[in-house]
This record gives sequence, structure tokens and C-alpha cells, in this order.
Amino acid sequence: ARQSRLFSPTDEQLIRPLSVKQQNGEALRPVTVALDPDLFFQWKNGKEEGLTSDKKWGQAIEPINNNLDGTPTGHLPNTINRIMAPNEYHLATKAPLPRDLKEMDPKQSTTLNQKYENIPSTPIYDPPKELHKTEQLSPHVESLHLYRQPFHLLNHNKSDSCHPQNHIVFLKTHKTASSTILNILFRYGDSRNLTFALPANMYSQLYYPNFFLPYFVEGVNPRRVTEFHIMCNHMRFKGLEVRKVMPVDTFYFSILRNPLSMMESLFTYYKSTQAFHSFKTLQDFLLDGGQSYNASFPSNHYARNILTFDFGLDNSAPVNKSELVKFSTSLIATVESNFHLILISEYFDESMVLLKHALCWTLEDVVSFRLNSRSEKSRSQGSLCILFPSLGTWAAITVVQHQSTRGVLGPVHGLGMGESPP
Ligand SMILES: Nc1ncnc2c1ncn2[C@@H]1O[C@H](COP(=O)(O)OS(=O)(=O)O)[C@@H](OP(=O)(O)O)[C@H]1O
Repeated sequence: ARQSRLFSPTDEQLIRPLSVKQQNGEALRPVTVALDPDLFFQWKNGKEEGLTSDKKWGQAIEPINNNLDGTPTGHLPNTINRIMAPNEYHLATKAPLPRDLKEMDPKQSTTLNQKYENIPSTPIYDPPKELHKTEQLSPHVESLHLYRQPFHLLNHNKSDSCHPQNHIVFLKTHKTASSTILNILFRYGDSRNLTFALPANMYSQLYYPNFFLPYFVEGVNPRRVTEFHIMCNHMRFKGLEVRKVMPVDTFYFSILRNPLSMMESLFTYYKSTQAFHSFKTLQDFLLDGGQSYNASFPSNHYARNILTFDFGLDNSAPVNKSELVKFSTSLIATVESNFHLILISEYFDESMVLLKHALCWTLEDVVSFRLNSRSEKSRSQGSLCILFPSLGTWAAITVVQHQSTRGVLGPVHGLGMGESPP
């Protein structure tokens, strides 16, 4: 499926919300992004509008129309109000408790929670009038205003200058060039003495594959408010919980990769997992069609729809096409309402340009070396494309997730860079 490009926005237009005039279609014309013969998204005025066959957006997994966890989404002073009710501890039974929390007297933290309940809350963020117009483009955007600030308000002020964004969550997905980005973030934060929300007990990951919880972060403590700047280690994303730790003006971004090359990378790296170990090649694994797959084995989630899993959604494949359409619609809505920017690793350089603009950083800040690369001999010699149909059956959600994001990066062509993402 080819993408039809009817407009070429500038990079300014890519990273700022459209003006009311543009939203009315006066400056930009709609673009149709053809994804899959069966899935067409309307790309209008810089925003995806949903499936043309079914204009309704699916419900996001989280109750995003409410005030989420029932607590105010104010800036740091309120964070203390929202961190770790003692009854949340049992939720992550699989992860060993960080030391501090094991030692915490539950009675004491209950008292603390009662105490914090009396702290006056900051009003929920009130979107400026102009943005209400944007909400008409896709209904779920409305809920977005409840808990994260629109992109342009993060670092652009009225005089059109910008200041560097220092509150950042990077959802580190697997085998997507995420270590290269991690390195960029570490270097940026380190040189500016920023505080990282690192995994407790010197773990390398935020207790992945458990769903993220605030106490997975070193230094999170209901008795003390820490201003975290950057969270970027592997986690299974749960927006509701991440937002308890990070300031309200945090910029959320992540990265995806072509599902086939990502699958080959996963297959090589996680060869010892039960799902992969009896197969000699990725082709053998995909042709098996999941007959020998058992989701209950530890680490087998790496073998199926890992991107969907990392974003905190259900990675088991929907059984039929209409379920897939419903699920993918809801998946895209969830990703879009939690993240300001999704990058694509095949377009790494272009992605870095977008990131640089979005964060108001310098070019030097986003310069990197390629990290975590496989040896040439572990790469398939021929084209992987012949495996696409079997991958589409096995990991349909990831394929849809990646295809839909091609639409997001589609306007990069307006910057005069590169060809259509593979
Ligand atoms: N700059 C850039 N552009 C494109 N691709 C890149 C880049 N940097 C790293 N890579 C490739 O990303 C793969 C490693 O991904 P991760 O670092 O996310 O892996 S991990 O999950 O943290 O282990 C790994 O892919 P494979 O080599 O196919 O395994 C890297 O080669």
C-alpha cells in the first residue's frame, strides 16, 4: 500500500498544534494514508482521524475520561498525594519489593496518606480555548488534556521562542534502537545534573515485565517529594502510575521499528527463550504459526507483539479480523493519548530531528553512535519480506501498530528527508 501525500507541512507544523485556521482546512488539505488494503486511516490536518470503515475510536484501556486515579493531576506538590497508597503494594506480587518499602511500617504510611489527603489540590489543567477545536478532530484527544499538557505548551512560549524540555519519559521498547536513545538521554541529563527515575535496587530495568508501579523507582517515597527529570529504562508502561512519579509537564515519547527486522533482532537476542529455542531460523518459527507457543513461559512475551506488550496492552493476538480492527483502533488511541511523539528506528536520523525540535534541544544533544548492534553474520542474507504474511498472522497487532505509525512519520517527507518508511 502506498501512501498518498497531498500536503507537505514544515517541521514547525509537525511539532506544534495547528492553528484554528489550519484546523478548518484553509492551509492544509486532508491526506489519506493507506496502510493495509483493509485498514485506511484518514490523515487530516496533521492528525489521524481513525478508520474510514469505522469512524468511531475504540475505548482506550485506561479510564481516560475520568480523572484517572481519582486524584488531581497537579504538578509536583501533588505527586506526594498520589504516590503509593499502601493497598497498591500487593499489585506487583511478582517483583521483589524494594528494600525501603519492605521496611516501611504500613500503619505509618496510612497515616501519611490521610495527612496528604488534606493538601489542597491544584486544579486540573485547563486547556486553552483554541485547543478545544482540536478535540473535534478525534474525540479521545479531549481526555488527553486531563492529564498531560499539549505539546506546544511544554516548551514554546508566547513569543515563539522555546526552552529545553527537561521532564521526559522515554518508553524504552525492545530491539528498536532504544539503547542508542537511552545513551542520548543519559548524556543530556548527566551533563545538566538532572535527576533520573532509575530502577530501585540498582536493577537495570523498572521491574520489567511487571506493569510499572511508582515504588519501582529508586528514591520514590511518600514522605519526601523528589523531582524526577528523566525516566527511560525498560518498563511495561502504565500511564496512570508513571504520571504519579513524573511532573505534569513531562514529555512522553517512544520508538517503534519495522516488525520484521525487529523480530529478527528479537529472535537472535532471545534465542534461549522457550518460544524460540527449538527453531533454527526465524522463518521456521514463523511458519510454525505459534503451534508450539506457550504464553505462560517466562520471557515468551518477547516472541509475540512485544511492542504492544511494552506499551502496556494485551499482546495476545485477537482471534478474528473485526476484533483486530477494534483492538488496533483502541491501541492507537491509547498510544496517542499517552505519548507526544512516536519515532521509527528505520528513520532514526529524521526521528532525531523531530525529537530535537520537540524538546527544544540542540543538534549536538541528539548526536549518537549506533549501539547494541548485532553482528553481520547473524543477519539474514536474503530479503525478509517473504516472511511478512506469516508475521502478519502471528504478530498482527504489532504490524498494525507499526503501519499506523508510518502515518505519523509520513509528514516527515515535508522536511525533504528520506523515502516512505519500510
Ligand atoms: N541509530 C540506529 N539506527 C537504527 N538502528 C539502530 C540504531 N542504533 C541501534 N540500532 C539497532 O537497534 C537494535 C538494538 O535495539 P535496542 O537497543 O532497543 O535493544 S534492547 O532492547 O535495548 O536490547 C539493534 O538491531 P539489530 O542489530 O538488528 O539487532 C541495533 O542495530
